[in-house]
Amino acid sequence: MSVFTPLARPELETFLAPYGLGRLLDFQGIAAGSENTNFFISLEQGEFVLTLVERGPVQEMPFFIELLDVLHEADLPVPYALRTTDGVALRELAGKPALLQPRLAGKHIKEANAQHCAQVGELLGHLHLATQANMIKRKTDRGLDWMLEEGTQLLSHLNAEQSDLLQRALDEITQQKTKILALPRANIHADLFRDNAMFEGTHLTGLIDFYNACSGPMLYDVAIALNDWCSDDDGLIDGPRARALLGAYAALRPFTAAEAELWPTMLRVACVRFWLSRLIAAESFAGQDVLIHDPMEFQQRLAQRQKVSTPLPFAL
Ligand SMILES: Nc1ncnc2c1ncn2[C@@H]1O[C@H](COP(=O)(O)OP(=O)(O)OP(=O)(O)O)[C@@H](O)[C@H]1O
Ligand SMILES: N[C@@H](CCO)C(=O)O
Repeated sequence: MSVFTPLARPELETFLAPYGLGRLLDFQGIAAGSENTNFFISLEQGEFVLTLVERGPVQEMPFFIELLDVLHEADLPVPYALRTTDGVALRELAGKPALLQPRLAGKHIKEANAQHCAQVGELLGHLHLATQANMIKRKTDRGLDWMLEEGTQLLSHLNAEQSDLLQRALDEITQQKTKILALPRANIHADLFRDNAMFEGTHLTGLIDFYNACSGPMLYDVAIALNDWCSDDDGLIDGPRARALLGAYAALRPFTAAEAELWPTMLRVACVRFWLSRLIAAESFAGQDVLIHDPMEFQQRLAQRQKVSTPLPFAL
């Protein structure tokens, strides 16, 4: 399970006291998740999630706190950092940046249908619209330059078929980088997979895990989401699910012609991002009790995205 930093009850009680939310009733490490340490926390006044941020520099934390405040104030269903009675949101526990957030209702779904995908597209559209005009700047640490650098280093670890596929995608990123960076931007979630959305029945109740959020091309966020929500077991795009997600999104924010042109490229870029991070995680955490997502899934999707038969509905 991915509890990188275990905690003992006394240190947790000391940490939680300044929130004024009553006594600690129970706490439990969360096995799901692969990047941060999370605990479900039951206090007398409700249910919460404590996150110890394991990746990235501490100076990035005010960005996440501010972004979640903006989205919460825009009435989007997201967690946000609770303040202590002295008004402090960013705390430290066991030497890690620590945030206490409300626990959102619902659970993750494994099998997405068109109805789920439409709600994801709609919520992603709202997220972008809520931040487009007043984007809070944060450069991702897993952007195009990271892909080019890490991808080039990993080529020698791959077999011939894999390295051909990756090299081709890296060449495309090099060629299209300027155009990609010129696409319309906003704050983006950048990791909107099924395990970062909560549903109650068929109703989308929340988005979590904003620790990859940044400022960036909105189309990249759409491609990341579509690659997870709308892929079949062979890595092919499922037409009805993809059209549901794209249609609901475009009804709020119509795509531009430049986005339509770069759509097939963007789907491949979004595959490269997660193929690489999964390969790196698989090497770094091999043999440890940490959740590792299968890198092959994105190799397969990238191979399938060489031909894209679901165009972006920019004329909707
Ligand atoms: N605010 C919340 N409300 C309810 N459940 C939550 C909340 N935050 C986290 N969780 C639970 O904890 C799990 C892990 O959280 P999260 O996805 O943030 O971890 P992570 O290590 O950053 O994961 P990932 O592998 O997606 O990067 C989630 O799958 C969810 O079940
Ligand atoms: N959603 C990512 C893990 C967290 O970034 C993946 O499935 O590889």
